[in-house]
Amino acid sequence: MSDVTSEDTFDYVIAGGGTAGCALAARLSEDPSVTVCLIEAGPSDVGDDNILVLSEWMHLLDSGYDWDYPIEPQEKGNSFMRHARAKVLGGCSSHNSCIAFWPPAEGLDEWEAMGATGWGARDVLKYVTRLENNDAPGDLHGHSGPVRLRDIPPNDPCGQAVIDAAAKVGLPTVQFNRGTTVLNGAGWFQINAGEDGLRMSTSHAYLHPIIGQRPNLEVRTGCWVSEILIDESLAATGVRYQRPDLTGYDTVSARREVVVTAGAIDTPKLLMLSGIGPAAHLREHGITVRVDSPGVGENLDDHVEGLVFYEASRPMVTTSTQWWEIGLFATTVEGLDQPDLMMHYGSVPFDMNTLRWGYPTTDNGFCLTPNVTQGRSRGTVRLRSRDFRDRAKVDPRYFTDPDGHDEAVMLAGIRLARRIAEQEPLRDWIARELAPGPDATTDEELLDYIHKTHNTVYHPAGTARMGAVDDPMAVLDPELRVKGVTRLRVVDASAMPKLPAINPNITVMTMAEKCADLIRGV
Ligand SMILES: Cc1cc2nc3c(=O)[nH]c(=O)nc-3n(C[C@H](O)[C@H](O)[C@H](O)COP(=O)(O)OP(=O)(O)OC[C@H]3O[C@@H](n4cnc5c(N)ncnc54)[C@H](O)[C@@H]3O)c2cc1C
Repeated sequence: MSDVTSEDTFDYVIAGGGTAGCALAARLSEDPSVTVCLIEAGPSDVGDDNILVLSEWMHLLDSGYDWDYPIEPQEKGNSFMRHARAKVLGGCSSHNSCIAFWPPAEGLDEWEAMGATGWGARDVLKYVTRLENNDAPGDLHGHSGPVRLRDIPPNDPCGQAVIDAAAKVGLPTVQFNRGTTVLNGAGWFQINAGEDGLRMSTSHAYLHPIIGQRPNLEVRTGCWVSEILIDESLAATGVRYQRPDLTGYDTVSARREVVVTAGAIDTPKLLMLSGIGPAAHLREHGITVRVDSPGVGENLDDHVEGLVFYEASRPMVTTSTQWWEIGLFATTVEGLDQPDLMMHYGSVPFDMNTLRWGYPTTDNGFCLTPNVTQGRSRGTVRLRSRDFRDRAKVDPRYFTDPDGHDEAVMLAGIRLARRIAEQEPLRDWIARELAPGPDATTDEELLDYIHKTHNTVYHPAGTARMGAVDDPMAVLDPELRVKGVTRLRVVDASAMPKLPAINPNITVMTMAEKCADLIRGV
């Protein structure tokens, strides 16, 4: 059975029906003369309220919709931590919390300075207005794109107390996505979700309106891509995938291009399985080297996240848009043009990483979760074996940057959270600090706590980064083409040169929008 194959051909084959993949498939298939096949390993989300109802998103962690990647043992980090990655049409935009940020202009200009020509703010921000239908008024925003963005209504009194307390320690109240990067400030997020509470994933926003309507677009779900097919002239010709019923493999051919959109962990894995990656590592697994590309699987960038967890003295809210409605940004040193510290406020108990160490918990609590927005530690994604079914080895190497920058920012974050908690009106909401707990005060005690219990904001990126053509560690050129192979591109979080200092989902959508124009040559 396993050798039975069928063959079919499209102009474009897109491997990975996630955040970038769905947006790209929708844009490319706008031209009725072009055929597109989008291939996703997970199921469809059409009509599935488990996925679409945003307030339920936390149920999706560690569920059947989650690839749920373990990480390698960490020298200075939490080895129990797991990387949630959605396995469903829409990818992580189908199971994330839909916090919606414009990419900071300064971060895009930094990408350009790192060699990603054409990716500066001047060239990229127009794509955000193209994709959004923002309820914030004015010309700055798009109002007719597929993705609804709106301000979260301020309905959580404890959340309001967080914002008011933050203002007392130098974080003024702000609205996000209003044209300037917030360096120091706190406010209610914008979310990409409709007023009906349904998420505006790229599947829901871009694909649902056209699925079954465009004869030139085929969406295949339940199809796990095992390899990119590359011919002897080093041109990508299609992909091979495992059939949904596991009876064998099919191939699908691309007349024009294959675009890999499998995300920051699976894109480098798929490139390496297809012979594109660090030569010695590929040989170690018996894979024929097609392109020795040392940057594949390097440069793993993430937002590492700590926790200050409180038992509330009053009843917390029982309904919410998505339970993580407020953000706080700060600079911990002078002279930055982007914040180096962010915190989320969660109106829920969050004991996922503390319970195993004996920290107390509650069913009526809230938390402030500082994260390092411009971390300097970098990790790797490597193959466990040549079998596509084996999970990649994900080694984020948290807190290993040589100058201790990431630890310093995290310590500043824990201390800033505590200062905010001491201010009225938030102080009145607190019965006690559950974690790290009042006894942990010195750098040493707090670092020990952080190393054991940190989480991630789930933003891995940079593992097949774009950069200058002559940069040997850049896997992609600035047009997202895989160097050393023709007719092959990547667009997803792996292509980022560096993770922006905000939640990056809208940035990934923006990249897909620009990729569509690069492919169409407009
Ligand atoms: C729990 C969680 C919460 C988050 N919250 C937010 C938030 O509130 N705001 C925000 O801005 N960002 C958030 N993020 C981050 C953001 O969602 C991601 O950065 C972004 O969605 C990544 O998009 P992508 O296209 O790179 O990958 P993905 O969206 O992960 O897409 C990859 C797709 O490829 C598929 N795939 C993988 N391998 C294969 C294969 N071999 N064959 C076929 N298909 C394959 C996957 O199943 C998936 O559908 C969150 C992420 C997570 C996990």
